[in-house]
Amino acid sequence: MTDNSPLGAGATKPLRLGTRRSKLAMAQSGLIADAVSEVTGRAVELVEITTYGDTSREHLSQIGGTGVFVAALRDALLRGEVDFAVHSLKDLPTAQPEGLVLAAVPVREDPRDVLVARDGLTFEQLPSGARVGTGSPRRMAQLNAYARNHGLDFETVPIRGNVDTRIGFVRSGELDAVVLAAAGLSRLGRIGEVTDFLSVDTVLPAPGQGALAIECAATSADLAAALAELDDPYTRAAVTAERALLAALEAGCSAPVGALADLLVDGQAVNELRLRGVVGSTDGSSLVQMSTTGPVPTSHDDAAALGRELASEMLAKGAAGLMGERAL
Ligand SMILES: NCc1[nH]cc(CCC(=O)O)c1CC(=O)O
Repeated sequence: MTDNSPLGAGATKPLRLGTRRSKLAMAQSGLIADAVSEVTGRAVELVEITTYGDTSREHLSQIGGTGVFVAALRDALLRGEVDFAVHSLKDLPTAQPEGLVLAAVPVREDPRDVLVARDGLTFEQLPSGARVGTGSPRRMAQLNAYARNHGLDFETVPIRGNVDTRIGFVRSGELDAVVLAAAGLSRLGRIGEVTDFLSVDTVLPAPGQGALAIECAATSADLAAALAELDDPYTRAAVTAERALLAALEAGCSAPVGALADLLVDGQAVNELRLRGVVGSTDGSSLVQMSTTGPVPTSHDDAAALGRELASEMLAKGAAGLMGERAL
C-alpha cells in the first residue's frame, strides 16, 4: 500500500517541497523544509514552480484573485511531481480540493498588518495628503474608514507586487507608506523596516494571515501523518473559524473581509475563542464590524460553526451589499 508513497519503506529520495520562486515563498518553504526534515528524518528538497500570478502584471482583482498563486502548486501535488507544498494560508481558497489534505497549520506568526513609511512615520503621524499604498480592498476599506472617523486625510493608492517592489515605492519617494503583513516581513528578516504595527482594532487582518498551510496528496497518508506533528491545534481552530466566516460570506481572498480569532485567557486557563470580523466598502464609507465568542473548539466543525454564526450576523447587518464592491 505504501509502495510509492514518499515515506514508504525503502524510500530514500529527498521529500520534494513544491514552492513558488518569490523570496517570501522561498523563505517560508525553507523554514518548513527544516521542520519537516526534523520530524521525518528525511532530506527535503525545494522544487520551484512558476505560477501565473508570478508572471502576470495585471491586478489581482482582474486575474480572478482567489487562488491564482496556489493552483499551479496544487496541480503539481495532484500530478505527483512534488510531495508537499507550503502556502500562506490567507492566499488559500476556502474550498479544500478533492485529493489534497491540509496536513498541518503550524503556530501562527504575528497576524497584524504593519506600516512601512518614510522617515519612520507612524500611522497617526501620516501628514495630510500622504499616499499610502496597498493592493488590498480589505486594507483600503479599513484604512479609509479610520481616516473618515478620525479626521485624517491620507489617500490610499492601489499597488501590487512583491514585498521588495512595494517597499521600493516608499524608498523611491513615490509613496509615503505601504501596508504589509508583519508575518511576511518577519520571515524575510525585514521586520526592522516596520515603522508602525497597526492595531487589529484599526485594521483587522485577512482570514488566516500570519499562518502557513502544509498541503499534501490525500494518498500520501503516511506523509500527512508525519506532517501533522507540525500542526498547532489552536492556530488550526482559529484559522478554521476565520475561513468559515469568509466562506459563509461567499467572499474570496481579494474581498474586503477581515477576520481574526484569538483565545481569551482568564488567569492561566484558556477558556474562549473570540472571533472578530469586518466587511467594508473600499472607500470606508460603510463598515460592518462584529465579534462573537464561543467555547474553545475541539473539532473542525465547532470552529467552523463559530465562523458561520458570525457570518450570518454580519449578513443580517448588510455585509453582502458591501462585498459586491470588488473593484479597487
Ligand atoms: N498577499 C500576499 C501575501 N500573502 C501572504 C503574505 C504575508 C504572510 C502572511 O500573511 O502569512 C503576503 C504579503 C503581504 O500581505 O504583505
